[in-house]
Amino acid sequence: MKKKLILASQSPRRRELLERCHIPFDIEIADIDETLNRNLPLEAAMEELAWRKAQTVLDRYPEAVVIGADTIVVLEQQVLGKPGNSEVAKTMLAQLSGKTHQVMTGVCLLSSTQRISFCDISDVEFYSLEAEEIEAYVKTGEPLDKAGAYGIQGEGFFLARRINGDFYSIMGFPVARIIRALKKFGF
Ligand SMILES: Cc1cn([C@H]2C[C@H](O)[C@@H](COP(=O)(O)OP(=O)(O)OP(=O)(O)O)O2)c(=O)[nH]c1=O
Repeated sequence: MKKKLILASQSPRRRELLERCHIPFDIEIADIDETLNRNLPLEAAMEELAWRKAQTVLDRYPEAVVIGADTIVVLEQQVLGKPGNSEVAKTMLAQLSGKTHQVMTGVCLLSSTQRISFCDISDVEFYSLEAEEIEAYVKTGEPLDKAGAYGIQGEGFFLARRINGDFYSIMGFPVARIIRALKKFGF
């Protein structure tokens, strides 16, 4: 019998992208401390955080296959998470202006017998941004709950000059890679 699939995420973007895959799934939120393990290299720390999200939910549903994920923006070694308020959002966008940063999405697919983890990385180059542009964009409210203070899939589309990587990974869910990994769990 096929196992039940659970997405361990409260992110509406992740839910929408997984919904496109025609595989039934449930959502269970892993309410954990999202601090990165600084003793690990960043990519490994992203995998470890995704694993902690997945493991928290697997503990509750040991028969399931659980997907955990986490996304950060990295600018010149500095990790930018969710800004949380408008002032921090403006500062982050000013930092990203005119530069290339990385978007890292850690993913973990986990069952009681199997684990597949990876960290998917994209490069995103931003146009130089005027203070007024930043101000207007932050006013939309979109940056607040997004790593690096922007959503490439939303009103933030005008910020990026070039991307090198998986667009959906920048949105927080490298869906094609995840589908391929899910096949190894029998989906
Ligand atoms: C860079 C970027 C990030 N994001 C989002 C993806 C993630 O939802 C969010 C980073 O926060 P995360 O902590 O990865 O995820 P989350 O808190 O939304 O959900 P959960 O932890 O329950 O899985 O930033 C975009 O939507 N678009 C973008 O272009």
